[in-house]
Amino acid sequence: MEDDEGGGVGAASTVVGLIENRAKEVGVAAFDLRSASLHLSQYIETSCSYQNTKTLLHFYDPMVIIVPPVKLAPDGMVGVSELVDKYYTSNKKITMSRGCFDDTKGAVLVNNLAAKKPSALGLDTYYKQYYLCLAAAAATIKWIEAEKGVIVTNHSLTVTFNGSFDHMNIDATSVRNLEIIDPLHIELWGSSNKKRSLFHMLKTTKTIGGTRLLRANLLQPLKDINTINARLDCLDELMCNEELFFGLSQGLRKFPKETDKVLCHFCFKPKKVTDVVLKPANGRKSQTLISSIIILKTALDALPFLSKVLKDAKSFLLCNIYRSICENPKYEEMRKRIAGVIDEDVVHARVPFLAYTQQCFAVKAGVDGLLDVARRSFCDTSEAIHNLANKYREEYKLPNLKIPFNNRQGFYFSIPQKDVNGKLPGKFIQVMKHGKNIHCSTFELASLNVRNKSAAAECFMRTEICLEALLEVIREDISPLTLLAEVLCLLDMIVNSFAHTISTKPVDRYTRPEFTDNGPMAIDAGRHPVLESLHSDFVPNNLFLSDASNMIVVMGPNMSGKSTYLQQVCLIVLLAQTGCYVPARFASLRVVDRMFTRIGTGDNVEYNSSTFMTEMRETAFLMQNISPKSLIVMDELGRATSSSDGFAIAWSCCEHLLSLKAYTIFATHIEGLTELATIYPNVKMLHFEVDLRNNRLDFKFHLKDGPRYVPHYGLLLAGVAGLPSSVIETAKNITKQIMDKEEKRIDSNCEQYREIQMVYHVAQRLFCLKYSNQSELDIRQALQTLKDHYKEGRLI
Ligand SMILES: Nc1ncnc2c1ncn2[C@@H]1O[C@H](COP(=O)(O)OP(=O)(O)OP(=O)(O)O)[C@@H](O)[C@H]1O
Repeated sequence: MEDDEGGGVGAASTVVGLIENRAKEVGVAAFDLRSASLHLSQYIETSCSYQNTKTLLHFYDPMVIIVPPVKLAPDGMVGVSELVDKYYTSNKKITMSRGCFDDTKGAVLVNNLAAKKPSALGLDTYYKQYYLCLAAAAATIKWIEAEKGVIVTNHSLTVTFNGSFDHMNIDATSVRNLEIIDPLHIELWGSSNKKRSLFHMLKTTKTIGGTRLLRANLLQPLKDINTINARLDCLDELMCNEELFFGLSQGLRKFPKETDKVLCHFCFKPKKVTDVVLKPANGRKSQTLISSIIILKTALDALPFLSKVLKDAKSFLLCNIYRSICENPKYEEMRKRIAGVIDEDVVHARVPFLAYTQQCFAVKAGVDGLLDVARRSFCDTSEAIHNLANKYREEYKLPNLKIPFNNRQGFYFSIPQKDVNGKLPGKFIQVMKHGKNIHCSTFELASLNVRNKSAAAECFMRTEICLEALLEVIREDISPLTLLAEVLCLLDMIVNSFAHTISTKPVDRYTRPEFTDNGPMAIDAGRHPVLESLHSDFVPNNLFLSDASNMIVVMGPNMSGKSTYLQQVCLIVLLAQTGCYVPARFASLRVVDRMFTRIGTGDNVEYNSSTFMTEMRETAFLMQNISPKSLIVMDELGRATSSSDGFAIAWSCCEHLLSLKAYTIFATHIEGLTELATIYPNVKMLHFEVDLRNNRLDFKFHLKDGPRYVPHYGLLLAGVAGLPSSVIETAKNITKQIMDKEEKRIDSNCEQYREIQMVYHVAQRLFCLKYSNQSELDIRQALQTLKDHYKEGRLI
């Protein structure tokens, strides 16, 4: 397809559709007219300055950007549109109605127009996960067809899905299986089980923005080693400098909880307020604005303390924050400007009436005569209300009558039920029981409330007019505010979540992970971050994967700890790539760019598919999308069909995965798979140790080398279940005969593959030595030993 406006080579030829949801997840569809290709991305925007989106837009250099209208959207859904306004000329921005961003239509279009089914989207199983980029695709294609007067031919487009450029990709099923955000089976355990997700364990952040950033980081951990190490260096410093750690926690507490939201609020310019009498809705808006300014003032007031704490920080991240925030004169200028208008004593309050009063008295006295009059009237009515309460206390002998306030009702009376004895005087109206108290009002109070409210509304309106000039100046350059918001969220996550979590564990329980680009994945004494706090005697286990040994097959009977181990490895990798310490004695990891899990959770009712079909769909999805740096975790693949088919599928999947560079952990019951290790030297067999004691299985949860040997545990369980002993005896004889035959076959296989196994073992050791940080002398020594052992045939 030709771009008739585009001109020569190098001219922009991409049309980009952009949409976001309330959770700051962004969907991008970039349609390149010159190459007839559609590139889809969907990711969570982790920074309020929309850094990821900026990078993508910069990459695509679009000729047109299509966004939905912002008029009806809540604040959380207007960021991308504002971004486009800010960085692109208005003729590049096209606004299309929200109805055009139709994800169902997008899915159908992508399916029909794609030359090859875009496997990365897994449109059958994962369609809902990618609804935003599909919605953006629908709008983009619609615009191109209408504007260019063309129809995109069926099966002609190259469609790709890129996810986010800078983050690890985890699909929605894996997020659920790994219990990253919510634990599985909440409905069975009730809400008290909430603690069992990684997110809930780490959710000790103090601000809404910090919590959001934490969630986003767990859903899409980092991929860039330098950024990860910068966070880890910062954690190192916090862990060995208590003063800095406590200083920062204290400093962060001085910032109001909503700071990040409010700072970003200034990016959105509301319609100009005029002197005209404001409608109630506008009153609320000006109230929000005033409270935003108070929060901004409180945040700027808190900066000097933060500067004091950060002054001597050493790590790159903290030094950078100090330089860009604490040494930036713009914040002090803004603080002074605000101090010229806002009363020195005004602070951010959360209690409704206190907040209300603070907002009315925010502007200094004498700045605006009409405002001072409105305030007097507000004080008079507030005082009259309290006098009225006093009068009722005496008149009706209600000494415990209270006069609380909330934003919806204004003032109301609260009287303990025991004082009333069922006969509240007729004067009291709108009587409602509320726990042990009765809430009510009177006509006198209602009328005073109206006057009080209108005096307050007048105050808000006048205050907003007074603040207009100030707001204009603040809005001139909001970049320091977005930067401050980002920094506060990041500090909240690192200090209040990561450092806090690590410091609440015994010393050295969490350690700093090391990262390599292509090295092995080695975990020494790793533990499950969530389960270890529920089991006081949680058993740690190791992991070793490298180019020469890229698959582990884990065996063990039911309940021996296989699924826990798989989950634990994934969660450790995930934690490490968010820049946090990990629950292990030592961890050296290769950066993972995609994480896939296939952990059987039963039927997928939503898609009306059987356990087997769900299993196969998920497996197909991961097989089509594996990259050399993926981590694949499969639990009991092939158990949902006949044993021969199950075995065949599991075996062939393993063979396929073995030929790739990705790392795979495979948990299985299928005994036949042990032979994989005989044929393929890059497979390592491990098993969970289980003892047989008094005909009972005693689980040790220890991962040991080699295949599993729990003789006849199935028969044992059958016996416990009450099968007649004669039946069990016959079954034992049958298994013995089968096993004897198998053993002989496996032994002869072993002999046959012995030589190649030896060579692989040498390769494995060489890989480890390549990435080890030992001295040259030690490495020479190790190489010599390796050579000797190889010659003597002692390597296996
Ligand atoms: N390392 C460990 N230390 C202590 N307890 C553990 C450990 N691993 C697992 N457990 C406990 O054992 C229980 C069973 O573990 P898990 O579900 O991982 O076994 P499994 O082998 O996957 O079983 P199945 O094959 O039936 O799925 C877990 O609920 C956990 O309480």
